[in-house]
Amino acid sequence: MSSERNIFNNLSPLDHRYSRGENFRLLSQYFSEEARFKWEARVELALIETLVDFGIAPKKAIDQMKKAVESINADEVYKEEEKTKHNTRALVNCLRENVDSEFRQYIHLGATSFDIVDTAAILRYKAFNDEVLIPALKELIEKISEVAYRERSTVQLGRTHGQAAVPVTFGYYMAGFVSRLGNRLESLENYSSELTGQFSGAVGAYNSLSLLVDNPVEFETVLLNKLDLNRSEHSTQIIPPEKITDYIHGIVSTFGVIADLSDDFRHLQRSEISETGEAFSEDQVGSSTMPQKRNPINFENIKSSWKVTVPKIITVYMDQLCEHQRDLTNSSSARYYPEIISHLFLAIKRLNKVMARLVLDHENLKRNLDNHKDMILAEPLYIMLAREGHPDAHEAVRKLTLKSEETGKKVLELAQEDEGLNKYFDKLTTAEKDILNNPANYTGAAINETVEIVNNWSDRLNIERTW
Ligand SMILES: O=C(O)C[C@H](Nc1ncnc2c1ncn2[C@@H]1O[C@H](COP(=O)(O)O)[C@@H](O)[C@H]1O)C(=O)O
Repeated sequence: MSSERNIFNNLSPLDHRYSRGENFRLLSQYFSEEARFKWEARVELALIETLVDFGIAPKKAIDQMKKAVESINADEVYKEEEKTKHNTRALVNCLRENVDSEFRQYIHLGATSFDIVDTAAILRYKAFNDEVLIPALKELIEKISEVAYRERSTVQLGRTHGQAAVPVTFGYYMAGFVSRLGNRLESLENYSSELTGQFSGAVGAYNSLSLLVDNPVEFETVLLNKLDLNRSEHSTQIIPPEKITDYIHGIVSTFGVIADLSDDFRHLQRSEISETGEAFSEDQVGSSTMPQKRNPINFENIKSSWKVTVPKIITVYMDQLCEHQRDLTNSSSARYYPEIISHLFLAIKRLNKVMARLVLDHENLKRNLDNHKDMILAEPLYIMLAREGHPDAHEAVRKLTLKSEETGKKVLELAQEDEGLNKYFDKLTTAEKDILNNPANYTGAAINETVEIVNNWSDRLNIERTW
């Protein structure tokens, strides 16, 4: 992403449309070209510090290098790359320019470009994950948990195959997303904690370091410790790509849950269903031609950006192939990984806002359930009859539903008139009769399980309960 100065000249909508203001500022700290060089320079600094630890460089080199790292800027590195045609060497040359001549020899000593580039990329992904993405996801889980708890007893028509099924509660429905996102959040934490760095030279066999120190693996360990990273058990010129592939899978599968929720809410905002909706502001316009329209624009945007993001994981899988000890065909493609992460982050932030102002239409929820009330008692009726000994209750009730469709009489009325069923009816409890008279009572364990699930995840994720 480029700087905010000429934002409307940028080519990607990620810059000029979707990550304005605070979000742009946050993403830029980790994923702008300027940030990329800063993080790479930070790894170069860790190298100098380690060379000092091992008695190779003088201590003064550290302060010199710190100043050089501070002064790095992308323009300068790009200008230098015009000469070198090699971006890491361009960065090294810029750092060298900014230290006194007697310290220049230590910069990048023993390193290959991707000891710096790959390790810095892992650092950025981990830092963004821990400092920005996980807190935003936690906030979303908190917001959905609030809705789940508040609406734990709000009965909603459950739908399978787009058809009326049996009731659920809106809270329990939401608790499903709490559980799925909680699970993804823990996976992202795990995948991120598994990411490793490297400092092992041009073919990964520590050839260059072995000319500088007795134990190159110890050197690598000390260097990476300074960056809070573990070493990779084996590397070529690049870090083995599987762990970043797992992490990006974590990103894309988290996005899948968010897209699934958004798509469902888009349907729930359909004119015919109209059970939930995005809050509409006073001056907001739904359609440029139909003044009455209230469109689910945020849910649609999230689904759309999910569609842009999912195919990008194919590139990540393709980057697993790297010829012998390395080729450069993963270099350009890996520059797009931050877009995958950024899209998820922006979708989470957008959904956070929508969830905080989600509108539920309780009347429509009831109306939609009532419209199907008569037929949805078929399942509880057949199970009660079978439990009490009816030999073929499913078929008996199926026939009643057909008769109901033909005659317009209610299924329950037909069942009560059926002499063959009387003896089973007598055995039902009051609560069961209540279910047959009003299937809104047929919500199983939904209410208790909603509370269990939201409490479980607020404990597990250390979310302060506001409900
Ligand atoms: O430590 C080394 O550099 C070892 C060297 N391999 C390289 N490792 C890392 N970067 C290299 C390498 N080769 C080129 N370049 C430079 O990478 C830049 C690629 O630009 P882009 O395709 O836009 O991602 C672009 O600036 C390229 O010049 C080797 O020969 O094995």
